Amino acid sequence: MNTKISALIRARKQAGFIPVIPDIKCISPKEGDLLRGRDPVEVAKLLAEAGAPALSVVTESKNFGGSLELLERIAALTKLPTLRKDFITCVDDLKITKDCGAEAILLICAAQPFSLLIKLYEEALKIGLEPLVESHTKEELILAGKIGAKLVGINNRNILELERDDGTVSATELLAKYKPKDAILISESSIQTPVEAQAAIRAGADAVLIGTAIWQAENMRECYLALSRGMGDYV
Ligand SMILES: O=C(O)c1ccccc1NCC(=O)[C@H](O)[C@H](O)COP(=O)(O)O
Repeated sequence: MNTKISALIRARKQAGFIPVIPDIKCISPKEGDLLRGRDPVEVAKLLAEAGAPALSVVTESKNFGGSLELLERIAALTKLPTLRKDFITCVDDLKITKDCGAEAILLICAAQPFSLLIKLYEEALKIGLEPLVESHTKEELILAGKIGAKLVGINNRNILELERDDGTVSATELLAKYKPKDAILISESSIQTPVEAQAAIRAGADAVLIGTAIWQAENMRECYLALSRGMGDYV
């Protein structure tokens, strides 16, 4: 599957939906166990069928309970592109990601020096991985623009605090205007309700990436659909 996440986000938007990328995350450092006995691969399947344009899979194990095996299993079951979310620090990580069947990789502006970020960005493109360049400040968004990033994230929480902070969608509202020109913008983390998803889109995001709210919903499919429509009871 070679379709880029950015193209699928555009298509979902044109179809009149808020593009919601579900985050397959086993543990939240803030909320604890999210699986509660469920199989994350089955959940990924359910959310793909509900209309997700792509699937995000957290592979970091120590704090988020993820694994490369999980990424591999999800990439094998779906035709959708999968995004690997982890702390990527070397070129070998990119090759491993590609070998797992992922199409996209998260690169965090704050996680390494600029020179390494550029190297990872260019190497990712070279081996056919779509890089999502993640920022949390105005300066990092400007950095993403300097790299030439076409797919950019604003993490509403601080990933360097392992997302234990009380970030809100107001980070996207504050920062979206600094996104690189023509880039597709994804608002990530701390989005709980259809109203907040809508607020992120109104602020200039093209898509939202949501984990906890979907995992904690009584009915994951209904929650996903309500977020995609920007309306519903999941408040
Ligand atoms: O986003 C990162 O930089 C990251 C890096 C390594 C491991 C996990 C990482 N983020 C976790 C997430 O992406 C969040 O789970 C995601 O944004 C969803 O957030 P929420 O809806 O608040 O669960």
